[in-house]
Amino acid sequence: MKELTTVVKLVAKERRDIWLSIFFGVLAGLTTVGLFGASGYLISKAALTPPLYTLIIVIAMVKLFGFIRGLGRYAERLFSHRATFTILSHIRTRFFDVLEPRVPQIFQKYRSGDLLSRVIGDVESLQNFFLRVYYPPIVLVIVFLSTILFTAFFSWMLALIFFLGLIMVSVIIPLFMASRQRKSQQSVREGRGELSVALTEWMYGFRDLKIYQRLKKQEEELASSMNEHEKQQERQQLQIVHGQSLNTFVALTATWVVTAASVWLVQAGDMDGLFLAMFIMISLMVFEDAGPMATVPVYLEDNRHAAERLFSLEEESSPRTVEPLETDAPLSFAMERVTYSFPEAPAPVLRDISLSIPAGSKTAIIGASGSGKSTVSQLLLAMDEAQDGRVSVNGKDIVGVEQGSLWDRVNVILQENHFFYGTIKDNLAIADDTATGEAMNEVLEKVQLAHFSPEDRVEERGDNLSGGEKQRLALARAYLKQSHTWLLDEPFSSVDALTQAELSEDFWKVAAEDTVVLISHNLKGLERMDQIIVMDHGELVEAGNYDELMEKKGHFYELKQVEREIVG
Ligand SMILES: Nc1ncnc2c1ncn2[C@@H]1O[C@H](COP(=O)(O)OP(=O)(O)OP(=O)(O)O)[C@@H](O)[C@H]1O
Repeated sequence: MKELTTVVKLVAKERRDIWLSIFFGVLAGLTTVGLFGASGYLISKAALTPPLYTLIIVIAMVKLFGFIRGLGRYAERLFSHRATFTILSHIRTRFFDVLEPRVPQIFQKYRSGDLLSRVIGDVESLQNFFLRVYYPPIVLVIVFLSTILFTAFFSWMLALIFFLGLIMVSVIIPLFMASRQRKSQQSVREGRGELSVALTEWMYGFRDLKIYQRLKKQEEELASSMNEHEKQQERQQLQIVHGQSLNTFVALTATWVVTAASVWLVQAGDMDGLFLAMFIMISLMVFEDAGPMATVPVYLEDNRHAAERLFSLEEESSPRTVEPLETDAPLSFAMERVTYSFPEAPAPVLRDISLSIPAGSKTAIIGASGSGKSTVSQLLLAMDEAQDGRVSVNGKDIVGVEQGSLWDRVNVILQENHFFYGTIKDNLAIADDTATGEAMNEVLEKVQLAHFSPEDRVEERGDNLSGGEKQRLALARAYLKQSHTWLLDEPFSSVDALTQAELSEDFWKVAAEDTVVLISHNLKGLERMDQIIVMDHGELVEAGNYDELMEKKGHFYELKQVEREIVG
C-alpha cells in the first residue's frame, strides 16, 4: 500500500470535508435504519388498530428520520464531492511538481502519450479513492455496528446474523471479486496507456503518414486498438456489475435469514411479534447499503496502480539544495572534463570537454552535424547533468543552482521553438507578461515581422507560420526578455541571407555587452567572436579566436577551405 502514501497525504489535506462527509454519511445511514425500523414497527402496531394517539410519536419519528435522512445524504454528497475535486487538483499539482524539474530526462524515458494517459487517466481513476475507498467503509462499519448493538438489545442471535452478514458482504465477497478482477484491470490500464501513445503518434505524424500514404493503415490499427480497449473496459464493467449483483444476492439472502430467525424467535416466544416487521425492514436497508462494498477492493487495487504510475516518476527526481543566481549581469560558464551520455545510449556523446565562456564574451560553437553542439548547450542550460566532470555558471557548480533563476537570465533560441495555440501576443507574453502592445509591436518590427499584429492568431505548434517566421518570432520573444546572456542554436537557419544579415547586425548591437554562445553551421562572420570552439564526434578539437585558428591551419582552417571551395 506504500504506493498510496502520497495520495493519502494529499487526501488528508481536506480534513474538514472528510469529517463532514463521515458525519453526514453516518447520520444518513443511521436515520435510514431508523426510518425503516420505525416504519416496520408502525405497520405492525397499526395492524392492531390501537387508538391513533398511541401512534403519533412513531409517525413523528418516521417523518423526522425521513427528513434528516434526505438532509444527511445531500450534505454527505456535497462534502464528499467537494473534497474529491479539491483532492484531484492536489494530485494534479503534485504530479506536475514531480514532473517539471526532470522534464528532459522524463521525456527521454516516457512517451508523451504515456504521460498524457497518466495525467488524465490515472488522475481520473484516483477520484474513486476518496469517494469509494476511503470514507464509505468507515461509514458502513459505524452504521452496521450501531445496528448490531441495537439488535443485541432484542436478540443476540439476530445480532450475530447481522454480524456474519456484514463480514460476508463487506469482506469475503469483495476480496473474492478483487482476485477475479486483478487481471482485467491490469489489461485495461495497459490498453489505455498504449492507446494514448498510438493516438499521439498518429496526431504528431499525421502529415508524414498522409504523404507516405500510410494514414489508412495507421487509422485501422488505431481503430482496432480502440475496439480492443473498449472490449476490455466492457469486460471490466461487467465484472463490477457481477460483483455488485453477487453482493446484493447475498445481502437479500441474509435478509431472508433475518426474517426466518425473527419468525422463529417470535414463535418461540423470545421476541414480541410487534418487532418482526421492524427487523425485516432494518435488514433490508442495512444490507442494501453494503452493496457498494463489493467494489472497494477493486477500486483500491486500481488506485494503487494509478498512484504507482503517477508518483513512480518521483523517484526519478532527486531533491537537492539549490541556490538561485542573484546577479542580473551577463553570466560566465565553464566546463571541466565533462563527459555525457544520453540515458540508455551505448556511448557518450560528449567526451572530456573543457571550455570557458567568460562573462560578456562571444563564443561560437561549430562542428559537423551530430558532433554534440546542441548537447553542450543543453548542459549549459542545466537541462541535464553530466555523468562526469563539472559544469559551472558564474563559478558555481550548475547542479547547485536553482534552474528557474538560470533560465530567467538566459535568452534562449533553440533549433526548434514551440509556439502555443492563441495569438502572437500570447506567445510573446511568455517572455514578459507585462509587455505592452507597443513594446510587442516594436520587437516585431525589429525582427522584420511588422506585418503581424499582436492580435494575429497562431495555430497549434505555430503551424500557420513559416520556418523563418518562427525563428524571428523566437528572436522577438528573446528580445522581450531583456536578459544579458544569449544561447542561440542555429537561430537564423531558415531565414534568407539578406534578412539574416540585417537581423544579425541588429542583434550584435543589442548584445554588444552580453555573453553570447552561438551554435552555427555558418562559418561566416566568425571574425567578431572572441573564441570559436570546434567540435568533432563529441570531442572539443580546437578553440581560439578566428586569427589564431586560421594561423594554426587545423580543423577550422580546413572547414573554411571546404567552405571556400563550395561557395567558390
Ligand atoms: N535524446 C537523445 N537521446 C540519445 N541520443 C541523442 C539524443 N539527442 C541527440 N542524441 C545524439 O547525440 C549526438 C549529438 O547530438 P547534438 O544534437 O548535440 O548534435 P549537434 O552537433 O547539435 O547536431 P546538429 O548540428 O545536427 O544539430 C548525436 O549523435 C545524436 O544522435
